[in-house]
Amino acid sequence: MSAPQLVDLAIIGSGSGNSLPDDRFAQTSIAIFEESIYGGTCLNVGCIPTKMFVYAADVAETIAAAGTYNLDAAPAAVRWPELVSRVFDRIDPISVGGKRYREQDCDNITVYSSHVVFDGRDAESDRYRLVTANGETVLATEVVIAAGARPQIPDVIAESGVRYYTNDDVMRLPELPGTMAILGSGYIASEFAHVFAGLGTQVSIIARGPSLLRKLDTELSTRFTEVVRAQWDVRLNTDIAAAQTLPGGGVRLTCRDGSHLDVDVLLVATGRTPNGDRLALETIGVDLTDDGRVPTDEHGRTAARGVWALGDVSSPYQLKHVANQEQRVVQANLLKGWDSDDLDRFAHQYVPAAVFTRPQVATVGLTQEQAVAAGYDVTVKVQAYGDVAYGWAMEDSDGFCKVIADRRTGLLLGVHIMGAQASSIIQPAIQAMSFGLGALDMARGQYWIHPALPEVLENALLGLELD
Ligand SMILES: Cc1cc2nc3c(=O)[nH]c(=O)nc-3n(C[C@H](O)[C@H](O)[C@H](O)COP(=O)(O)OP(=O)(O)OC[C@H]3O[C@@H](n4cnc5c(N)ncnc54)[C@H](O)[C@@H]3O)c2cc1C
Ligand SMILES: NC(=O)c1ccc[n+]([C@@H]2O[C@H](COP(=O)([O-])OP(=O)(O)OC[C@H]3O[C@@H](n4cnc5c(N)ncnc54)[C@H](O)[C@@H]3O)[C@@H](O)[C@H]2O)c1
Repeated sequence: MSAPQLVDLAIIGSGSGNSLPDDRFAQTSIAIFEESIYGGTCLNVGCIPTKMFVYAADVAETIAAAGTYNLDAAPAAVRWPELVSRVFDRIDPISVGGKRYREQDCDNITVYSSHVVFDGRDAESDRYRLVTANGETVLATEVVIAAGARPQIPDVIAESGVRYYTNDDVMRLPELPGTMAILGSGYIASEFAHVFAGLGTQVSIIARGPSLLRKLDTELSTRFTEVVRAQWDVRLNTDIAAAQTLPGGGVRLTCRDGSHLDVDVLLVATGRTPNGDRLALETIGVDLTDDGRVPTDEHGRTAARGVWALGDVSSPYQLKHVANQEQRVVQANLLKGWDSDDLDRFAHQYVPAAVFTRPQVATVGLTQEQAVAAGYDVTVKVQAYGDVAYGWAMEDSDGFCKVIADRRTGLLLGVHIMGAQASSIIQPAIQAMSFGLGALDMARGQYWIHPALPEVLENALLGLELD
């Protein structure tokens, strides 16, 4: 067995973790551990490839809607294998190149392509002991846990033995399935339902609860569910009792009410479990939160001195823009030192999110229910896309922009948008909330390009009843 490698810094996870070492760390000896594809979730199996498929589905659905605009167009014929190749021929080399860069061009960095766990502290050097699945040992003065999260599979599926897919492999299916069941009703389920339905698969989405995207504002969740019912087979309040493999290779799902659903492909999208439970953190005295995260303070410090954490493994937000911000904070704080009285902070106050489905959804701040529960004197305006000029041009009848403000201060509390370009239209509201700009100043203190779609946000702001 080779002697342990001594490093200043160990990084567990090559997603956001890979962005930590920059020129300022050139004199720092670093070990990066990655058990799977180099570059992490967002690049390889998350944000980036999904949006490339989402865009293709958007185009297909736009073509399918051509008749609305008095245009005759044949439905898109989908060349699935070429679509898959186009996406991954672009992404895979980035992963390979990123790893090669760290291995060959960074003299101070060693990449370990293996699972790693903590094994307490080394008594002699007083460093953290990290042991890979291959039996190598690294002794590190400081450690950053950036180990992300993994798909959570309900027991009824995991124990059934059926072939199921997750975001890890569904984008590499050899052919576009004729039918697909999606278990779950959150972000991933809604995005993949759009992707596959838009490209021609008959999609059934199975939700335990009474609506999709239930963690969002209730009005948004309800209206979204109503709209997508027209395009997907949405089964609400449905629990799966059993799953079995069909003779032809598909999957039969049996619901608790006794009904069956037979499909070619089963996609599981029922949440993601933070990977902290696979790091033997008990050996360094770190307990997980009740929801499985590695707890940190607002500077990214865990309970173990010199051990930091960021991103999906520790954050209450499983979002890449949050992981990126936390990565920048931990990066700055590593340079400042654990005991600095000037440490950077995580920014968790106005965290926006978008669901790239159809219709698109974007949200920031409090839901109406949260704002009322928090005791604010709430004023709310819901503005339809169809009431602004560009919405007319689009013949939009579903989209809306909901703004929630504090009647007394005029500050925005939450903004929730469903409709075309929602993820872009919401950005000025994120800016206003982040910089404390009041709703009326925001509406009247700047030009809004006429007749662009953001007029829906402008009009919503002007409709608020403020003191
Ligand atoms: C399908 C999908 C779509 C998404 N779309 C969006 C989106 O549009 N916008 C958005 O903001 N967010 C999106 N997200 C969320 C986003 O991808 C994550 O929030 C982000 O990638 C988390 O980054 P991270 O660095 O914390 O973890 P990751 O990128 O997951 O990196 C963690 C790495 O650690 C490795 N690892 C874990 N444990 C060990 C160990 N013990 N030893 C060695 N290596 C280990 C893992 O293999 C992994 O590569 C999406 C997620 C999914 C699944
Ligand atoms: N556009 C984006 O920003 C984007 C896209 C995809 C994923 N993500 C991130 O990844 C995270 C994980 O995505 P997700 O969709 O897996 O999680 P999610 O938390 O959004 O949704 C999970 C859904 O599965 C349901 N569920 C849980 N257990 C179940 C069970 N046993 N049977 C049936 N349903 C069950 C839940 O009720 C919930 O509706 C998201 O929360 C989000 O933070 C972000």
